[in-house]
Amino acid sequence: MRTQIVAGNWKMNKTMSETEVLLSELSAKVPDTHAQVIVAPTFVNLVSAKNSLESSTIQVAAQNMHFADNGAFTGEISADMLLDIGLDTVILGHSERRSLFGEDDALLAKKMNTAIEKGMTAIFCFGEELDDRKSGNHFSVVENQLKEALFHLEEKAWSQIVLAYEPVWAIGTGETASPEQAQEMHAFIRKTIAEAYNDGIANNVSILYGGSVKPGNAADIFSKPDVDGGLIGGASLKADDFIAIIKAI
Ligand SMILES: O=C(CO)COP(=O)(O)O
Repeated sequence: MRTQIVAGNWKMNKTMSETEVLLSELSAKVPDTHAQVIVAPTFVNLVSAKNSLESSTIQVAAQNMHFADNGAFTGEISADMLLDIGLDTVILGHSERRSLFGEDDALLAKKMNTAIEKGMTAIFCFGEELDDRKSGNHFSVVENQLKEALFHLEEKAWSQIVLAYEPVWAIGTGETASPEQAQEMHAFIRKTIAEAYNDGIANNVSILYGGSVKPGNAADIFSKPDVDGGLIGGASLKADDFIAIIKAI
């Protein structure tokens, strides 16, 4: 049985006091669930988030990190810095990092290497843009992203990888992939991994869907056999919505 995960990517939202409020609401209301619940506040709030969730089942992740151990990389954060504050999970390759900050799969391959070497869990995001889907290239785009960023990794690295398929056209747009579109792509992803590695790895990796997941559509999306949870943006910023999505898994 694969791990089911509901993760909230808070992006560049919430000050420290707003973070405290949301986290205390979430810890008070989080339901008993078989799923792993994760929140990813902004860097400056990771320590306080970690402290305030000490006795909660909710885990904390970072939204990004650099591949180098340390050095002259102004504005960046290293794996050791995250590990040192007790964080071992990081989101890598989010489409906003790719489109707004120029991250490509070659760079992400390096970040993945670091995450794996350091014993961290990486939530690796990828997905096609609207033009790719319109032109019918979405499967090959996704296959290339996986190949270039991940398929150099050893088999054993896959126990530290969570995949998050996030079609760019569905992120923050209110337009979500249909449950059928999500299932079709997740099954394709699993097949691609089985071909590159083996069935065991393909069947054990959790594949989350991200892109306009809301309380109203979460249950349908999560009901699909190859969808193991969600990476939630906007709807993770409101306690009631995020809780409703957790209950839908
Ligand atoms: O980018 C996302 C999660 O990483 C999805 O964002 P939305 O849920 O706001 O569409």
